[in-house]
Amino acid sequence: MKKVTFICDRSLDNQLNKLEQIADRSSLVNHLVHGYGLNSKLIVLKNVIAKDDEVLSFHSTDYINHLKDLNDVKDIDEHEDNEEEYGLGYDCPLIYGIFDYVSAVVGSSLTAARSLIDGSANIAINWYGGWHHAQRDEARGFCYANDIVCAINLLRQKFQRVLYIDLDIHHGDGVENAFEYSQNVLTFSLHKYEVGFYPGSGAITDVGRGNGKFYSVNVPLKDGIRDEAYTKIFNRLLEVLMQAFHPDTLVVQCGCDSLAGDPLGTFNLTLKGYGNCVKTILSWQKPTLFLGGGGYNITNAARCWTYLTSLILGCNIATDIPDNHFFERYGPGFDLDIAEGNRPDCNSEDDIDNCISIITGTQLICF
Ligand SMILES: CN(c1ccc(C(=O)NO)cc1)S(=O)(=O)c1ccc(-c2ccccn2)s1
Ligand SMILES: [Zn+2]
Repeated sequence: MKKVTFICDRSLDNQLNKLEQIADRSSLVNHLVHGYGLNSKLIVLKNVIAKDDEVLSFHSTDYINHLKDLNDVKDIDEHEDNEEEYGLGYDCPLIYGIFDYVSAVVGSSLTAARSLIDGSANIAINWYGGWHHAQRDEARGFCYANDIVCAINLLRQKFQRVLYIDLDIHHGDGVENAFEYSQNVLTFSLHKYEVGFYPGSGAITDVGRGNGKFYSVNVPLKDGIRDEAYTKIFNRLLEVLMQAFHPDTLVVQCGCDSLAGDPLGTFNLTLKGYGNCVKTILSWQKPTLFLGGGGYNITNAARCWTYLTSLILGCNIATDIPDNHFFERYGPGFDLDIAEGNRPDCNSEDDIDNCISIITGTQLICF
């Protein structure tokens, strides 16, 4: 019997609404999940705010104390510190109640992870989490704290080896950097890798350092990749990684800015592409934590994460969007599916095959 926990909490919705790029996103996800009746098959959990020491399992005391100092500051000009300090600036502007926000978002992924540790679930879902760019002492790329690293640190109290998978179009640099020297956490990121595209890291030659050499796996991709090629490279590499690394648990960042038509993305994936990856992950039947991340077409993010929730539950859901609080936002088609874009695929078959052979031929024989 599959036991699936799901974080759903109105106070978290309010916290995430502080980010202008994703306002209302978590509310749309939760209402669509509810509209399909999936909540009755989930173990729905309220959030538990992270304790300071849990956030400090990764972030520096200086950074967290800075966020505490700013918690009641409405406008950075009121504060003597330079806004640019600790990464609080253009893509991570000061938000009111910033420490409360960080404690809530980190808490959401820890609450989900705890259900895997105590055995009350074998799958945990937290679409509020997945903030993969935050560094130890710096906010980056809309990410103010790295809930993923904190959750992996907590999971390592029970699970020896953790495989981290990142499906977001942006390289999961914050998580990779945190475990760059570790053999116990293998990071596997598929992302766009092109000059000028954020964050600019994640080359195929980026394999980790020291004891962690070969435990960072990066799949650099170009614009326009479609479901079939993405599924091929994902399935081929995951098979080899699972056989070589034998993880005890999996953590999956499902940032859906790899979907066709995302305002900040340039890939051509549909729900089928994400679904193929999640089905392959589920087939290994390991305790797994699924997290959110990017995704700036708000209704498509709700479509994608609701669809993935249904896959995880093993439920078939209708392609007609059901009645829900935000129904009118899904017009004019009111369809669950997302159309494949017409952006040309710049990834040749040779590009894909070369990626696979380089990674399997040089990197994965070294475990
Ligand atoms: C910092 N950037 C990121 C960082 C992270 C992401 C992300 O989704 N990571 O997973 C996306 C863009 S960026 O340089 O591309 C942008 C900065 C600000 C952007 C923006 C775009 C539209 C509206 C408001 N802000 S994009
Ligand atoms: Zn992203």
